[in-house]
Amino acid sequence: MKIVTLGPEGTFSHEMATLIGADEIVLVPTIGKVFAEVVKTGTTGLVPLENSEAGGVTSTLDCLMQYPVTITLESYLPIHHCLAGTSEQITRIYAHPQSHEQCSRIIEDLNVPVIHTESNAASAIAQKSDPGSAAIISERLASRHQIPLIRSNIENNACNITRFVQISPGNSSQGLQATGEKKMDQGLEKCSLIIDPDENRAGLLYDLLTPFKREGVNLTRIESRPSKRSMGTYVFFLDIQCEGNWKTSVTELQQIAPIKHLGCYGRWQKQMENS
Ligand SMILES: O=C(O)C(=O)Cc1ccccc1
Repeated sequence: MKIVTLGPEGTFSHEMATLIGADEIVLVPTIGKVFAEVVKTGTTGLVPLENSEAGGVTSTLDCLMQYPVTITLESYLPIHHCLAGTSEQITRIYAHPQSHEQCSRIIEDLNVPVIHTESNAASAIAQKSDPGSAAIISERLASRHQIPLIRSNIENNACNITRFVQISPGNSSQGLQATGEKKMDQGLEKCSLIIDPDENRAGLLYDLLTPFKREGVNLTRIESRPSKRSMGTYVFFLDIQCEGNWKTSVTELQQIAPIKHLGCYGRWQKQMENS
């Protein structure tokens, strides 16, 4: 399968695409460009969605609102970072915003300016042309670019995991169709959606969540993002476990507020077996 994902070579996205078995990988410099390419060329994409330490990847969430795509698979990758550079006296640090948050403790201790990049691979490339600097990157990237390690495993939390999703072009046509009964039985299948309420009133969020409580359906994630229409209006990203009467809950939810289906999908398993 051909997969478009965040490059240049050596990003965690690139590593995840290789692990899930892509036989052709197209690398683009930003997450926004992954979405644009998926929609323009009909290729499958792979993007980071959330991290166990830093939370939602905002550019991915915003693109999920904006582009007609469907989530078709989720996968998890343990993430370890190192500080790499050639100078004893570090003048500045190059880091992807997610990597910055995942390593915020050491960055605060170092007390030098941080320059944000579009990817971890971009941080490595920037460090190479700025000898006084250091980069927050994976050991794999440090060795690929021959940047000496200053310190390994600098993430705030040793159990640092990023969740990726595979995306296909087109709005979810499946609606409430889960993709595999077997995975559903194991509680592994999820359905993602965005609620876009056109109102702001007391008890709205309570009402939106009541159908799930009533049917005993587990939400695995809820996250709000600005609607970008006006100050103080929000959309809600929901991931729900496809178990029991989850379809009834979603049908009821649809009667309370407009929703965008992002699709129902399973989890890439090999990762679990290996970890
Ligand atoms: O820049 C990368 O390597 C990415 O794939 C995005 C990212 C950044 C930090 C943790 C996981 C994924």
